Amino acid sequence: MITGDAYVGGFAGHVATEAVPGALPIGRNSPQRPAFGLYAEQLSGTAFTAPRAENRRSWLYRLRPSAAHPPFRSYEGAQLFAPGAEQAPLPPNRLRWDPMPPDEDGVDLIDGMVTMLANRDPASLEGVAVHRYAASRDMTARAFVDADGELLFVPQAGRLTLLTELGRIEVGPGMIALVPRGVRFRALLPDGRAAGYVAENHGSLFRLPELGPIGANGLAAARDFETPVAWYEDVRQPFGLVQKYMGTLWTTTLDHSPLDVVAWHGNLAPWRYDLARFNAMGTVSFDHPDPSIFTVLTSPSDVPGRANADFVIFPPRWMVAEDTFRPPWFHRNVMSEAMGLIHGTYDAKAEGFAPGGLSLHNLMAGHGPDVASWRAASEATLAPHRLEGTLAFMVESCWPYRPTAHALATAQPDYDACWADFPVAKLPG
Ligand SMILES: O=C(O)Cc1cc(O)ccc1O
Ligand SMILES: [Fe+2]
Repeated sequence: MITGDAYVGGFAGHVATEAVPGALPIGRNSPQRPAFGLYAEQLSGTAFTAPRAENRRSWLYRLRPSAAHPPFRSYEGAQLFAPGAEQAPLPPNRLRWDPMPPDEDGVDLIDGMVTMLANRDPASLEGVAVHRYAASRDMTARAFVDADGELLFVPQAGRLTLLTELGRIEVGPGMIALVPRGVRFRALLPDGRAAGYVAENHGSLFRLPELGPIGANGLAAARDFETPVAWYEDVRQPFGLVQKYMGTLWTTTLDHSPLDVVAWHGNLAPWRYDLARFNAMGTVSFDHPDPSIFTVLTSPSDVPGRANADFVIFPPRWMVAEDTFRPPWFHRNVMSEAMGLIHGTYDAKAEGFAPGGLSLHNLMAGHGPDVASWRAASEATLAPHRLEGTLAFMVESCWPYRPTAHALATAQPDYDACWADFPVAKLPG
């Protein structure tokens, strides 16, 4: 178990940390001879010239330069991870998936990854992909690196220990963790198995949303994000490195672990966040607010107010709205919605949306409560009511998602049926 003082609080703040005293240069980034013969390396998260408020980079002091590696060759494992773009016409259908079956093959996190939804081309530096994973083996002598985007982990069952170049993170269901683009890591499974979701953000970096009239406080607080302190391993044995690069997987073999960063400083770093810390806002009068009120993180697009990706949660909370249909309303959205369920029941879907499941409501797809949820909420006595034991999330994107061939082949056959059989409204006369 990784404990308290292994993390520093704050979101995208400047951190300076060394696993060995004296490893971090003082007052400069790239001294002629870094301490102990370490190698200085800059890792950029934004263009060098990005405005200061946007600019993200860290300086890493490592046992060997990360440039020291043989060529990458095509990776033949993880057949369902990054399978390439689906070219067929995109059906306008609503789709839903059961949870992944538990892993029976003893695969690690990388070989246990299954890409479900993707939009845009990673080379366009925008869009988001949604993957799921089910794994039951530690990554021992291999690491992974994603050149296509930052990875937002949303565990659904079982903890993950993410051993990253910049430190160690432990995360479990109810928490999220982010590994920046280009940061190498390997994952251990302290509970023996793990399943969950990953949102891979090709676009502008996730950040906290504007709060507007909410004020200076509320939703996710910067201080609750936890960045690990420096940690390294000096492993001198063959070590696989799998890379996701422009939508496909590549591999090479190093003669050492690439997790050899002894000290680092900067504002580009992995972090974890406990979703229980999210300060949910809601109506205290009437009507169901737009789900943007639950935005944890946003990746803006080039169009103001239109997110490349919003990560939104539906946490336990009080429902007090008067004369209101309290669950999500019927709607057609110009944005595209991918949803997952971490635990409990989602208040718009009485049946068929299980923890570990996934649903897709793309641009303009009519959706909302299923018949059972609609009937129950229409007839309910509206006393203050606490939604308890539930945690759903949405990755909402301005780009319609393309399900992968695997996703199309494994969708529930009868999702539309949950919106059949609504009684027709009866007009007077
Ligand atoms: O479709 C969904 O269930 C997600 C959602 C939730 C909500 O409270 C309002 C709008 C919305 O799209
Ligand atoms: Fe929706």
